[in-house]
Amino acid sequence: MSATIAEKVFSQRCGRSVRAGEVVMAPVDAAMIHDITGPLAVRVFREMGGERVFDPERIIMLFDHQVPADSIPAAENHVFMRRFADEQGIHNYDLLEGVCHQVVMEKGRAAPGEIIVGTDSHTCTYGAAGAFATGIGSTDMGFVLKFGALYFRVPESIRIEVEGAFGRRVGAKDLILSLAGDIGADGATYMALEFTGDAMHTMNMAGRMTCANMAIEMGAKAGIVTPDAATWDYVAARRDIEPFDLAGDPDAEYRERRHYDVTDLAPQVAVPHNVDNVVDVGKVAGTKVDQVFIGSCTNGRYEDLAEAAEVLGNADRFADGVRVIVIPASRTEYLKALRGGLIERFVEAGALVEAPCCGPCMGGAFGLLAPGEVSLSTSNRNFRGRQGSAQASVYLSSPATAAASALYGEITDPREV
Ligand SMILES: CC(C)[C@H](C(=O)O)[C@@H](O)C(=O)O
Ligand code: SF4
Repeated sequence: MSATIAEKVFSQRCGRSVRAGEVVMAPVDAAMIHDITGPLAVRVFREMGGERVFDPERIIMLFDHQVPADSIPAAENHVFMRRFADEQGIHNYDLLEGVCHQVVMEKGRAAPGEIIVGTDSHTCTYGAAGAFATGIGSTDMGFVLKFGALYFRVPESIRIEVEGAFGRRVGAKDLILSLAGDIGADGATYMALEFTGDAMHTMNMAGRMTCANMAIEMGAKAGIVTPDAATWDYVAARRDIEPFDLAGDPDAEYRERRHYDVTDLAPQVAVPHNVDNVVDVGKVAGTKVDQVFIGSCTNGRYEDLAEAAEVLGNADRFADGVRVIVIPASRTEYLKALRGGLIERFVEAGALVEAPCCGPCMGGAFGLLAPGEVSLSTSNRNFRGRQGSAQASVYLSSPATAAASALYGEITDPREV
């Protein structure tokens, strides 16, 4: 029977044919908990009478939102989670590896056809590896830690076919911002986005992670990129696995089918104060910026930093008066950037390069904005107060647009640099 990827994943994991709309109890292949939402999940696990977690090998623990501990409560959370990891035999990446969604992918903890949950809304990022990955609440995670399974309503899917070739200094972030503007912040609520088409299959894994990461910004439960050779190469380089076919059937029942051609796509910018308030960069060019943040689970990979460095070119310095914060998404990506000379390049140009963490992304640690200030950020959310003062403004863009804007101190089309 024809089926979407989401229906195929749940049918395989439940051992019977299931359709969108059915509520099923499905096994969980991996569960991610981090420093902010993990402690409550552990407490719920204990309240449920949990003594031993379902499988310590399938639990991924790390700290990334408030690291190094930026308050005594944050430090207490870290101690609490370390003790739980020791007690349960869970491998804890601690604060050494970086942002959860980058670490899960680069450590090979996500693979096609798996069901992965995490106590973070951007867990959908692992859809780039062909997994059905979704964020859940800490209470549900307490149940998962104990039972290794969870109730899901199998989501309907929106099939998104993307074709064409990106223009110069236009890429995955511009595509996903364009989709957010098109579909709307609640246009895919509780659905799965299923990405396919030539432009997706010529996109590198970094770009696919950027797209999957922001599925939640349209309300989607998951954002799955149809696995192909690039997917299997990426996963097989990180774990033993045998490839298999996993794709939505063209005649499966989709809630919607959308078709995009990126050939003439301009760099996109999400304008305060909503992620779906998206315009071509030309509409906001010239807007003065006080801070530019290049990083986050959306755009903190080596490829993202390289995209920014390419725009920076041989320029001596970023514009006076602009604070540029660059944060590689993980230790691995940091080392790649270091060895590739990118870190030195950013520091020479006047950037603050920080250790891998979430940083200014959610205004939880450092790099906060004062009232009236303007930030251009390569992250994924820009609601009021997201990066500090509720009277500050956050624009979202690609690394290329961020770098161009940091050079001129105002939002700038990277194609004009
Ligand atoms: C802190 C965490 C619960 C939150 C999320 O789930 O998305 C954060 O990562 C964010 O980006 O706002
Ligand atoms: S980098 Fe930002 S979006 Fe990603 S997990 Fe951290 S706070 Fe959330």
